Amino acid sequence: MANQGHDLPLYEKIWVKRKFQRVIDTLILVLLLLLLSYRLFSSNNFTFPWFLAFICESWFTFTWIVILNTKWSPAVTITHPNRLLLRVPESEFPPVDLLVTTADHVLEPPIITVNTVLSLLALDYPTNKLACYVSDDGCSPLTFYALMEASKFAKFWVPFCKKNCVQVRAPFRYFSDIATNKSEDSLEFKQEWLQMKDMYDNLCQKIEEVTGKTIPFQLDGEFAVFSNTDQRNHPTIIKVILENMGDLLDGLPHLIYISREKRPQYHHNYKAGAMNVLTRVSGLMTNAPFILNVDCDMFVNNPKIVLHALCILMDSQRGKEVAFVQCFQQFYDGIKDDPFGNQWMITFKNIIMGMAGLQGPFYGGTNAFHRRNAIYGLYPDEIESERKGKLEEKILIEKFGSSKEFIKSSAQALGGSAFSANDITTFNFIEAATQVSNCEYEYDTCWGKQVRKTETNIFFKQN
Ligand SMILES: O=c1ccn([C@@H]2O[C@H](COP(=O)(O)OP(=O)(O)O[C@H]3O[C@H](CO)[C@@H](O)[C@H](O)[C@H]3O)[C@@H](O)[C@H]2O)c(=O)[nH]1
Ligand SMILES: [Mn+2]
Repeated sequence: MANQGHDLPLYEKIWVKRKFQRVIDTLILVLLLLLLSYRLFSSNNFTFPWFLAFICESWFTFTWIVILNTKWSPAVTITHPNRLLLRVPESEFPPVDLLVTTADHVLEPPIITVNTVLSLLALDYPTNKLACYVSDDGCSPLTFYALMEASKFAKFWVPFCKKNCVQVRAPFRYFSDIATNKSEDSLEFKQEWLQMKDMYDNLCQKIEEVTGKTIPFQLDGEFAVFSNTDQRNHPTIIKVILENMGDLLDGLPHLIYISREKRPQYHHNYKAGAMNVLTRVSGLMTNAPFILNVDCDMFVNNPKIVLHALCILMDSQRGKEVAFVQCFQQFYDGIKDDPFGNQWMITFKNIIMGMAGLQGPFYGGTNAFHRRNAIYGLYPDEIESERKGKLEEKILIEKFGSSKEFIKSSAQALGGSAFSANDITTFNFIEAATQVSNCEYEYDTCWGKQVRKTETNIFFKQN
């Protein structure tokens, strides 16, 4: 029994049948070619309008050929987390860093970010292997305050979700779904549910209260670092909100707040800049081999998502060729039957599934698990052979910048030993992390050029 499932693949590509659509698509192509030949051979009147029409139709035919190729063999990827659980003991699961970006506490209210973070902290994965890093480009004490309050709520919310196998672990979605409290639920559950709802309402109220005030609270104590700061002009602020002390399995993951340095004379490169800083800071503290990236207005709707992604990334045969695993984005509160196509279903069915049948769809900018060493510029065929050449200190400094601690951690990540956590302590972490978050850190390095450029195969994974 123990060996059951050991020979079965961790993921499979299922080809979607579309014979009928193929016939229709080919028919359209034939009609387009007929139209072009008609234009060319049955007209003696080569005027400017004729030429214009011919150019447009040729271009359309060309794009149709490209689309036809993309759509030809669509596929979906099915993962088997149960097989992974049989094969890899929980203690050997790799660490995963969870990166969240937020930029403006007015446009992206802190309660939204809080929900994203709570859904990540409550993932079904050993908590001592998870670390959540929040980048705040708004440098907002409100966001920091909201996260501090959320961390207190998480101590109750996370065990509640795990105990009751809650599916959607962003509280605002969970509590807005009236079906969650059903008549057949036990009395004990109902009481817990009510208690939890009270606590969540309380959290919302606290955050709303400070958000509504012109001067929300005194900038002293933990908040003193936010005094005299401006969104576009401030030093780096890093705060460890939660620390999983002593590698507690049933504790909470690390939660770290980062507001990278901003100065008017340096361009901050929006989300890309924030992601670069998050990659470096997480590299210093936890250096997980896999990185999940989500925007602050998203939440995880499948608590086992890490296991699903690992099925692909840890597959013994093809896993190493995969630079990232991406989940299709779904949008909540959509209109019935989606008349305006906001759910992107047509793009999904026609283009994205088609690309999944080829090498895989392009990176959509979010909802993806990246291999850290792919972000650091390592190609799969270099993993064994050429890696050594890339580990010379001089090359590493040119590529990753001057931080000694970060060089050490990136060498570990590139050297394949990233499964062991970095030996940096919280004590020296802040100093090193501040250095790699400064706005001139990337100058004359490969950040934004070779580093963070992802290549190789990508796969689509359906929830
Ligand atoms: O200076 C900035 C600007 C944006 N962001 C964050 O980047 C994310 C995406 O920005 P948003 O303005 O929400 O863009 P969208 O068009 O909604 O985002 C989609 O398109 C982007 C690429 O254009 C991707 O990066 C996103 O992941 C994808 O969701 C959000 O979390 C922002 O908080 C920053 O951290 N710093
Ligand atoms: Mn957005």
